[in-house]
Amino acid sequence: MQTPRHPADGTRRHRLGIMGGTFDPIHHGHLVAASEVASRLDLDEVVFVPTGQPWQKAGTKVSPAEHRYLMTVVATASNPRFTVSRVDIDRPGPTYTVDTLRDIRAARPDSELFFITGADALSHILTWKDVEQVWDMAHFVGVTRPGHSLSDLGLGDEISLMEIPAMAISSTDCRRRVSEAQPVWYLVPDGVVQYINKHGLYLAEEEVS
Ligand SMILES: Nc1ncnc2c1ncn2[C@@H]1O[C@H](COP(=O)(O)OP(=O)(O)OP(=O)(O)O)[C@@H](O)[C@H]1O
Ligand SMILES: O=C(O)c1ccc[n+]([C@@H]2O[C@H](COP(=O)([O-])O)[C@@H](O)[C@H]2O)c1
Repeated sequence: MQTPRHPADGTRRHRLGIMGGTFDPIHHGHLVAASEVASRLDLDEVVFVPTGQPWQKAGTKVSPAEHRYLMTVVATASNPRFTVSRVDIDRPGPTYTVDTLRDIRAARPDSELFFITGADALSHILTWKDVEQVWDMAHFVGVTRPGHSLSDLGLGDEISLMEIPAMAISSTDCRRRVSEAQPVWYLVPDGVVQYINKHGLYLAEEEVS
């Protein structure tokens, strides 16, 4: 993939990765994915965007957005290239990536956008709202994830596929472990372990209708 030049003066455009997720909680699988894509695609920054209302997780209990946002801030604070955006949690209603990209494009009009997704999220992308519009707003990067097969869904140039170090970690498993008093040390950053304990998150897992 060639480095795009700014159309006006030929200078290199800021290359901005976007790592969207519910991050309930954020774990090392998310962080490795962002770091690996940043390194391989020479990104200047990766902005983590916690979802507001993840409509495809409507049958699952999701922690309050402020907790998920703050855990994401704690987890990314030590990396100078990682930032966190509130665009999805501050926008009312269900979270759609077409809105995320519109908001980030408005805030960063000079940036080239790369949206990062794991293999599982990518496999559902054709069910996303206004998906035909999102291809024009960002380049999509699908990364491998243990237990899921990675495919470009026949979309070719719209999506780049990337093999990354395998991290068999999920937020679901982290929540279950906390609820069963098992450790999540080294699955999530140390500060996130402390945050979960301080706020008593995930002590009782339950399904909601
Ligand atoms: N271990 C992992 N390796 C690669 N990508 C991952 C990994 N975990 C999550 N991702 C990707 O990160 C993004 C955000 O994921 P999300 O916040 O839903 O985490 P999750 O672990 O899948 O959560 P849950 O278990 O609650 O569904 C998605 O694109 C997902 O595919
Ligand atoms: O745009 C949509 O309709 C859409 C549907 C499901 C998921 N997404 C986005 O995909 C990213 C990962 O979502 P999730 O639910 O796996 O945490 C996150 O940025 C979501 O906003 C987007």
